[in-house]
Amino acid sequence: MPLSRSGARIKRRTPDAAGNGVVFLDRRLPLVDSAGPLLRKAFPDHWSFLLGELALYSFAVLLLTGVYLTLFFQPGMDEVLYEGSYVPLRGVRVSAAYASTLHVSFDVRGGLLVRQVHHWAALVMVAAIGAHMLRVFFTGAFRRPREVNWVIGTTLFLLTVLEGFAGYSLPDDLLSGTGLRTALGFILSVPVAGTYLSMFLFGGEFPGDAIVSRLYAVHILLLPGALLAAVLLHLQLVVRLKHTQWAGAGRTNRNVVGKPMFPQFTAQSAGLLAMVAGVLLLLAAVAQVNPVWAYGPYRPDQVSTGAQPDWYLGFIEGAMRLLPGFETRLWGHTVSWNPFLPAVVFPLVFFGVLYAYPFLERWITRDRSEQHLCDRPRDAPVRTAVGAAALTFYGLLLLAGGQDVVARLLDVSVDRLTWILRVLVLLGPLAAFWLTRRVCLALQERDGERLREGDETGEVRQSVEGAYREGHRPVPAEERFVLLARRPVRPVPPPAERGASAQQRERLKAVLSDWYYRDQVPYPDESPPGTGESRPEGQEVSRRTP
Ligand code: HEM
Ligand code: HEM
Repeated sequence: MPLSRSGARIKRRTPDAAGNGVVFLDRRLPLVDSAGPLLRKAFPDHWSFLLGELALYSFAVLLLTGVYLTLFFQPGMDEVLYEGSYVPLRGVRVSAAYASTLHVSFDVRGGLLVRQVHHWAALVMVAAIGAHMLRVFFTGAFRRPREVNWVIGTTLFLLTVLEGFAGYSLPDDLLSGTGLRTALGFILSVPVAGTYLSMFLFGGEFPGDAIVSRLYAVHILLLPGALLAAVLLHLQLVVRLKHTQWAGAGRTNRNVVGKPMFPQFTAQSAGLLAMVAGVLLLLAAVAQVNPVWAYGPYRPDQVSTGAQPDWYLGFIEGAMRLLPGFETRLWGHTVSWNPFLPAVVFPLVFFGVLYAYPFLERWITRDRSEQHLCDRPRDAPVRTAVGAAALTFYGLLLLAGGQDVVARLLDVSVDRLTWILRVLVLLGPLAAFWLTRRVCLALQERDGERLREGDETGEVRQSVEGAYREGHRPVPAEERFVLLARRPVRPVPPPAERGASAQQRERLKAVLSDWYYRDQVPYPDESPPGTGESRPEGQEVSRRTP
């Protein structure tokens, strides 16, 4: 051991194994420095911000289980004699795709479990996307500068639904074949191009022998690739634009306060991943999904009762069941309005409105400023009411998608239930709009009252004159800040004197903006929230660049 000048022994510090490992890695993979700012990024802490991650982790599970399924699944439609262990179907001629799905389910170790995890993960992923989208919508997190990320999100939604439909069609069982037959009806209903399009997609007359292998390529290559690229872009934008946050003391439009990405947020997020995987495994182990052996192989001349698509396509099915069937002859072509309107036009309009919504709202409100604070839904009553109306419409269509099952459960005739649902689908959204707007205004009224008079203490005092008075205490400062964080109303002013058409457009904008903004109960002392910043313990603060 070396000695110091004074003769004392010097003990050298030997770097520990982990430190050595980091240095070794950093020399060869110099990403640690550039990852530094990312690792310190603040991620606001709120349960509703976990919904996007729920979608992300279901997607990760789908990728993993999907790869396992590709090891055994065969996408061919050529006929084979089924010889596997599922006795009731032994000796039956089925397609190679169907036989391999039975093989995965009954003869591959863990195959049925993985297939069920895959299917459950698909159902959960679409539900998580829906909930995440609603969170973004109701909090106004799509406003500037996140409009493009909303557009990418809507694309993710569309791609996932298509991916789910392609997967559902792969096993070539009676249910998936019926789904394909229904899709054929949609395609054929497209005027002029429908027949050519169907011939092109199915490679000839339905069902042909090409569709499963084509959908297989789409399902395991094209769509997952597109999804993966879009998810990465989506997340990159979340990081670059920084996350929105709920207003609070120290949390303003100019900063973002939250857990640092590493280690706190990473640990929390890894926990969520483990929970998602665990719950999906549990579901797959105890709850049967898509028992294709019970449905039997697809035969074009058969269909079973109670056949349903996966839940996320139920609203299109519902729209078809509610619209009466009628046709028109136009220029020598027959236009079959059902399914053309509910299954082709309606989804196009639905996604068109979704894509356009941030720009539509911006056009109406003329709000060009950057918004990084989440709106409380009550503070944007018209937006919240529009969302509630859309949800009611969607929910009723979904219910209509299973109207035969509901009719059996409630013991009413399918015809009567269809008529009731037709009326509800028209009136329900209007009622939901009206009710939600009233509830938002009532909640604003209550907030205003709290700000003016404070919270009730529950004590009643009698003055010397004999009058009774309720006791009140001021709203706590933190809550006061949250209540006052809403944006001040700025309706578009009426048009200035200009050309007739320009003036008409301006007037329309002014009317719409007044309609959008009118619903704000004034609060006392409504001034923009202060920008005083504090840094709560264990939290990271990132400043937003203007
Ligand atoms: C968002 C992503 C995905 C969704 C929503 C999805 C959805 C589905 C659904 C609903 C099924 C029918 C399952 C069943 O038979 O019950 C399926 C089957 C299948 N998926 Fe996916 N999937 C996705 C990604 C993937 C990926 C990335 C792969 C492969 C790399 C894959 C490979 C397969 C295979 C091979 C089957 C047929 C196996 C079978 O049905 O037994 N999937 N998928
Ligand atoms: C595969 C589907 C999707 C995945 C994996 C995904 C993932 C995420 C994640 C992890 C976040 C950050 C955490 C959070 O706010 O929840 C996020 C934020 C965001 N997502 Fe998605 N998302 C998906 C679909 C969508 C859809 C359908 C939309 C809207 C139509 C959307 C719009 C947004 C927006 C605007 C943000 C930023 C929100 C903010 O800063 O507050 N995403 N997404």
